[in-house]
Amino acid sequence: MSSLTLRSVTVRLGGRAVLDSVDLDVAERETVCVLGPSGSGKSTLLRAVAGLQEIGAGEITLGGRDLAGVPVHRRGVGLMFQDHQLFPQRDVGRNVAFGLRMRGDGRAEAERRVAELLAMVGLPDAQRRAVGSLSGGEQQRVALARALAPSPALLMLDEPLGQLDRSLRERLVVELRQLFDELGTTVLAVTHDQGEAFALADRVLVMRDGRIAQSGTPPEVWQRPASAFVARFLGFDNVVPATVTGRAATTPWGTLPVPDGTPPGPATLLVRPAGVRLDADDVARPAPDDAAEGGRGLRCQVLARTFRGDHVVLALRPERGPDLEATVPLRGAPSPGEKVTVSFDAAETVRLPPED
Ligand SMILES: Nc1ncnc2c1ncn2[C@@H]1O[C@H](COP(=O)(O)OP(=O)(O)OP(=O)(O)O)[C@@H](O)[C@H]1O
Repeated sequence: MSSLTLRSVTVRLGGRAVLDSVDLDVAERETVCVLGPSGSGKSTLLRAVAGLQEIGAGEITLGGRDLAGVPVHRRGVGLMFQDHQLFPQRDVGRNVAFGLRMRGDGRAEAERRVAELLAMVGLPDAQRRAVGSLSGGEQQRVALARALAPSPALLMLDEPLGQLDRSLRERLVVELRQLFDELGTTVLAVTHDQGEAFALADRVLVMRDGRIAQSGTPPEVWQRPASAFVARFLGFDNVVPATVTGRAATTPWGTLPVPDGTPPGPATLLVRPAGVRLDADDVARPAPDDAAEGGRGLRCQVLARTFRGDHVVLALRPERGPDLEATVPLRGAPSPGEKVTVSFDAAETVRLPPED
């Protein structure tokens, strides 16, 4: 059963549709992360579900209940939003107890629940601490405990770890994921950080101009972006117009191999950086432009190389076509200015629909 459903939800602001007839189902216990460029409507989506943003058309239901006209505090949603930060003048315990006291829980009951939640987020016995004495990561944990306190049917997070440094974020993402699994909470989260979304989510939504450009599990979206837009948004730059014929595609880089069964016709081709292989023999050979040869022989100049832990990303300027990105092992990675020849791996090549 779907916990949260949106049907044709539209929000118009400043004369344009910031959410444009959005349909969405979030299953019970599912964690959905919303990604998309700045201004694509992510926060508006969350605000509409929370009741902080009125919708112009459509329907939102939570646990089967229509939320039209239901005020924020009666929606059964827990919010961890950047503009809903902690009350600095209250101690940790009173921050976490806020929603419980609001709904009329007795003092003893609220205290018991606060203790339980603080233990759960890894801050046992922090009730009397001043909010100002906590680190950024600890404050995020308190904000999470506060959002979870009333056992919401839906927990919504807007850039939950946005202010924290990378290593702390990476650790907290793992903890959050475990916590949501244990609690069986349904979660809708917005984040700018793809790594965070892919690590946290059961399903990722990519938004574009108020619409959902793609919805899928992290591996589905990563391996098969639905469009050139999604591919570029995920950081793939090797995206070109192409015409597929049989097991080959004509592209600005020459003729490239494509996987068996790739539908023919006009398309956009994505070659993942791992699919751009440096030929062992770096001596520039004539480029035969032969698909059976894997498009072997595209000569390139190395523009830049960036170390990424266990591999190197090369920016390449080919003799024809747009610049290419390749990932290669650390050992023997060429330096800027060097000439290399590359071939393409069909297994790392994805056909996308032609661009509009
Ligand atoms: N009150 C408003 N009046 C007019 N336009 C608005 C209003 N609030 C938001 N917008 C516009 O709606 C669009 C979507 O905003 P929203 O905050 O949902 O985007 P977002 O995807 O969350 O962006 P970001 O990643 O930058 O937070 C933006 O273009 C924004 O400028």
